[in-house]
Amino acid sequence: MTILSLSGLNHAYLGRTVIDQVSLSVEAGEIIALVGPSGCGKSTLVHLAAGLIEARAGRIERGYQRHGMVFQDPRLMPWLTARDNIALPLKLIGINRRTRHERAEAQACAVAFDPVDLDKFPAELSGGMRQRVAIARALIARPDFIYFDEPFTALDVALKRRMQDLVITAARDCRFAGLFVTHDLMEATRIAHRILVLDRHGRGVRGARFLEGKPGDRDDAALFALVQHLTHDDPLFQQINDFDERRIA
Ligand SMILES: Nc1ncnc2c1ncn2[C@@H]1O[C@H](COP(=O)(O)OP(=O)(O)OP(=O)(O)O)[C@@H](O)[C@H]1O
Repeated sequence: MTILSLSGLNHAYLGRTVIDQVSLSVEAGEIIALVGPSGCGKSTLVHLAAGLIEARAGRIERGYQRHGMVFQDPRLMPWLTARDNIALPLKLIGINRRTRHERAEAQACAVAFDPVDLDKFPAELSGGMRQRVAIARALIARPDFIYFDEPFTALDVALKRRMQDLVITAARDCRFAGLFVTHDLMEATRIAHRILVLDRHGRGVRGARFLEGKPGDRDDAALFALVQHLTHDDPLFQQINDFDERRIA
C-alpha cells in the first residue's frame, strides 16, 4: 500500500527552479534513503512532502495518519525542559499533563535518554542528548510516517551508529515509513529498504536501488562491501561524488 505519493513536483525559489518533475512513492513500513549531490533539492523535496512549503506544480497524496520530523538541528524549544519538548506533540493534540509526562518518560527510555535528565533544558544537554530528545518527540505521537533530514550528520561516528540503531529498532517496532535524507551511503544502506538517487539541479529521480534483507539484519562486512560497490562500480552513485568533487575543485 502506498503511503506517500509525489508526482510531477516542481518548486522554485525566487524564480529559480530547484525541483522539476520529481515523482516518487513510499510504501507503508518502507524507509527510503534519499541521496544526491549537494544542492540537488533533497531538503526541499522533504519540506514539500511534509507540507512545510507549497509546490508550484504537481500532486502530493499523503496516505499516512500522522507524521513526525527529525532535522539535523534538533530544533528544540529552549524554554521547555527535555520532558516538555518530548511531550509537545501530545500537548498539541490535547492530552492531559499527567499522561503527557508519563508517556514522555517512557519515550525517553525507549531512545535511551536517561530519565534523570528530563528536567534539564536543551542548553544543559549534549548534542547527542538533544538529538535523542528530538527523536523521542518525533516518535511520541506514534506517527506512521517520519521525515528525517540529515538527522545525524553533525554527530560523531559512534553516536551516529547508536542513533541509526535506534531508528532501525523504532521503525521495526512501530512500523512507520519514512524518507531519510543523508549524504552517508553507509547510513543509507544500514537504515533503508530502498535508496533513491536524485539528479543534480532537481531534475527528478535518477534511479533507485532496492537493498537486500531488512534494516538491522545486514552485517557490517556486507554493508561495507556494498558501499564500496555502489561508490566505485555503480554509475548511479558515481555521479554524486563526481559532481560534489567538481564543486569543491
Ligand atoms: N529558502 C531558500 N531560498 C532560496 N534558495 C534556496 C532556499 N532553500 C534552498 N535553496 C536552494 O535550493 C537548492 C536546493 O537546496 P536543498 O537544501 O533542497 O538541497 P539539498 O540537496 O538538501 O542540499 P545539501 O545536500 O547540500 O543539504 C540549492 O541550490 C539551494 O541553494
